[in-house]
Amino acid sequence: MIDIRGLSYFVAESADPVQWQRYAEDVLGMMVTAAPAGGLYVKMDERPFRMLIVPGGESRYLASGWELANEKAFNAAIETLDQADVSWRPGTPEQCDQRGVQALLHVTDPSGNRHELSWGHRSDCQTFVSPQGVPGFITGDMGLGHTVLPATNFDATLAFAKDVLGFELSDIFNFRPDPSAPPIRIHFLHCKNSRHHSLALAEYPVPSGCVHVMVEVESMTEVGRAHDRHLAHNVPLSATLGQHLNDRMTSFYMKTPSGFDLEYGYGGLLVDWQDHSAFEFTRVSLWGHDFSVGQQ
Ligand SMILES: Cc1ccc(O)c(O)c1CC[C@@H]1C(=O)CC[C@]2(C)C(=O)CC[C@@H]12
Ligand SMILES: [Fe+2]
Repeated sequence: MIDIRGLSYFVAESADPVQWQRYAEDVLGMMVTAAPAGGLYVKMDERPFRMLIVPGGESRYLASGWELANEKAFNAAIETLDQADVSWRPGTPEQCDQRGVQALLHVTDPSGNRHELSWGHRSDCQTFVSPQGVPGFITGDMGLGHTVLPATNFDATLAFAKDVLGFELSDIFNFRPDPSAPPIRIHFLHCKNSRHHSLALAEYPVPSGCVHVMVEVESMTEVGRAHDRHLAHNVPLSATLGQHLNDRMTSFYMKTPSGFDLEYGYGGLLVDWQDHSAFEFTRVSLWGHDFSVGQQ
């Protein structure tokens, strides 16, 4: 089993990297620098980047970067992939340099989502200084947040996430927008950290390649201040402020320049997995989170 520590970074493609720079600095309150070999680094903690934006013809999510603890874990991951007959490609030296890692490999899950596994991130440990005065984002050994990926080939993708990548079930939501149709399954999965979920799989297609990415701040005030900035910069809202039932996160959702959503939240549960019992929940939120605003 692959021993993933957390969501290390994600890669997105944008036809307009300048728009991403404006969005990251002015709305998210993050720092932007030039990445090696083109593209942008979006920095939200002491690492050089947590989001890599590469220029391209389309606006979409490209890959999720998962962190392994060390070279031993990386080699064990290769063994697991080979034993499971999963094909993988090594990252090129250019890709390792651009992501700032010692070694990298690419795999694709049965729904076509791309995953990158790496170890040994490079860091100058430069202090994060937000252009919007955000004191900080909650990252560290919990990774940058969570990502929710489309999984139209649901059963095989879930099996891949659990049996190959080593994720474990946190809880289940069976979404029933149409009560007469079978539910759309969303499974929330965790890896080796106390964040409630680092990955969720949603049983519906998403053209941008991602449902959303969640980032977490240290206070409700910072969620409110980000909400003010989304309004000031006319960023489309995808869901109103609300609090999730399962991980107790208070958040709102807005569009990114790469077509997927970003959840900006505070107060997510820290889970001790020894004490956890997976369950099925039947309401998206304790209050708020009106997703119909994103349809308008
Ligand atoms: C239900 C839930 C719990 C914890 C989360 O961090 C979280 O993002 C969600 C929402 C999942 C999901 C979504 O993101 C896309 C729009 C969805 C399908 C809805 O319309 C309801 C549930 C939503
Ligand atoms: Fe989320």
